Amino acid sequence: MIAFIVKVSLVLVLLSATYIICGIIHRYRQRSLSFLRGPAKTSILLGAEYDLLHQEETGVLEEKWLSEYGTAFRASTYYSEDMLVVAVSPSRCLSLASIAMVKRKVNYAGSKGLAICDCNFGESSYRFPKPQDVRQITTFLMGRGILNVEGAIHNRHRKALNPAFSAKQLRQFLGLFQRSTGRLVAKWQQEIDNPANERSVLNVTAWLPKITLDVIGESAFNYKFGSLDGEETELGTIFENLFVESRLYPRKRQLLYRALRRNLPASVADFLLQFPTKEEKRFLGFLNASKRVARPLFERASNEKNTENDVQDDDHKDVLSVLVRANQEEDPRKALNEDEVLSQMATMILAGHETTASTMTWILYALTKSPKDQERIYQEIREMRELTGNQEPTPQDLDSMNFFNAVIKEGLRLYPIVPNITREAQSDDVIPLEFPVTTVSGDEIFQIPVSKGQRVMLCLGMYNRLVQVWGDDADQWNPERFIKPSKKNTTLGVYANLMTFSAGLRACIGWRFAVMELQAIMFGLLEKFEFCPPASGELDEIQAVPFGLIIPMKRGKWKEGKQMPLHVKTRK
Ligand code: HEM
Repeated sequence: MIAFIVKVSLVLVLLSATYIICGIIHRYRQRSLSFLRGPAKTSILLGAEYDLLHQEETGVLEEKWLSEYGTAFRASTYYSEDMLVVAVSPSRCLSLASIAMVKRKVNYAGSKGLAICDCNFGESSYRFPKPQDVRQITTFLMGRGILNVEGAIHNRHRKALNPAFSAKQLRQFLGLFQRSTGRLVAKWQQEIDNPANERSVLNVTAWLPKITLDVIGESAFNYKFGSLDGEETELGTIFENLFVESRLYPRKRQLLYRALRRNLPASVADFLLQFPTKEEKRFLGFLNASKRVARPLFERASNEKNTENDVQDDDHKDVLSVLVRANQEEDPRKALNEDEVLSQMATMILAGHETTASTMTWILYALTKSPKDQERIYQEIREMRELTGNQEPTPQDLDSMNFFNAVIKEGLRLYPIVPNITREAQSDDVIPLEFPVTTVSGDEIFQIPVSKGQRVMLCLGMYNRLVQVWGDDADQWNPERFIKPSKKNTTLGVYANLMTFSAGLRACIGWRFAVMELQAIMFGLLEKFEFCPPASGELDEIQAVPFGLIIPMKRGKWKEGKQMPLHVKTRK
């Protein structure tokens, strides 16, 4: 027993010493950000990153800091380190992506001298990868799939998967989206007609992930979750509340342990993965279950492919088919190994289901609060129905509905489900800013030099609400802004000048899928139902809770889980 205690103590002392030495080296190498303004440290151990996770409502602190310090500022992270927070607004940087490596000398008070500049932050190269601790936690959850790999490996994954997300391929899924919406409409009608539900109030945020889970399972992997029909699958069960239980207001010691792994050499940090947190164990459980489900699907599809020589590759470009093809590829620059293939299933389920469902929840919330806009969409839907008769609308029909699409864009703008993403500089670099910020000494600067390893938080949500880009009513719901042409100062992202799907090489691969899914499901729901606030006033209690994703919950009642109670009436 004594020997064991001695061994454990020795390991702890060694780890602490390694951490302190690595921390000192890391900080010595870091260019100071002290020339930037930013919120004062609230704690030596926790800092602003912890405050962001523990604020009552997502975005409140970010907006406060944005108004005080501008579009880029310094904020503390765990163990008193500094991170750079940027509202991603460098359209100059993105449009200059082709002029890579603009070298310039930049000197700021407090900085350590020479800065090598490049203007392609996240756009045309892998210069700002995900930090070690971020990759570690998401690897527990999704394995070695596209979300967790960097550089050439990411490029290989992205090339293999791209064909499954082309506009042409996605058009083939519209029928599935519409059929699934029909089933959801029937379920909601049953709920409304149920005498036990006198108030006809539905918690729509509990329902919408069911349809998006069914849709991603069937369209990507030909797998039926049966979630709308209440079927219980191992994966569906593990997934339920996977995040609410483990990610909401995480404990200090868990965050500190995770942050400890940030600056350690990869080998030591990897060794510590043998001691996962409770949350990480739960994530691993999900990953293993998803691989168990994916393996037979993948094996069956591989066998079918081997016996189906006469079918053109063009006919099969859903996710499963492109993965099978990549696995059978002989060129190592294109091939995906079995573990990489199986990891994509967990990745697609996680990245492609709750995101769209939550976005839809918030759009329905906004429309409930804005009955005039809901009525205008309904009129647009009726006009479309007059044209299509009994036929379901085509992708072109859906795209042609001006106000309907403006509402979807406005929903994506105000409710960016992934509000922040974190990166670190791979080498000394300079981040250009679209809008200048004022330094501590009162100078106006257009770019920020960072040194290798600098942690940077990109606030996608903050960009979506910049007054400089969206006008004085940037924080208000106003779909009209997407109809009246106005001169924007930036051209960013993959859709509607929004950062909601991020930008560049690592932008959301599923954005077209998400937009078409939103169009199809919202069309079906808004045609059949009218959404009103429940008489009890419950809607006023709803908050966007910080959670990695933006999740609706009732103020002070987080134990009740996700909540979006809407009074749903059948349209006559
Ligand atoms: C409204 C819905 C969605 C939103 C707001 C959204 C947002 C995002 C964002 C912000 C990223 C970048 C994350 C980062 O770099 O850390 C991302 C990446 C990704 N998304 Fe989405 N997403 C949505 C729907 C989907 C769907 C439907 C799918 C799949 C069918 C999907 C698959 C992915 C994948 C695989 C990545 C990783 C891409 C890469 O690293 O190359 N997403 N998404």
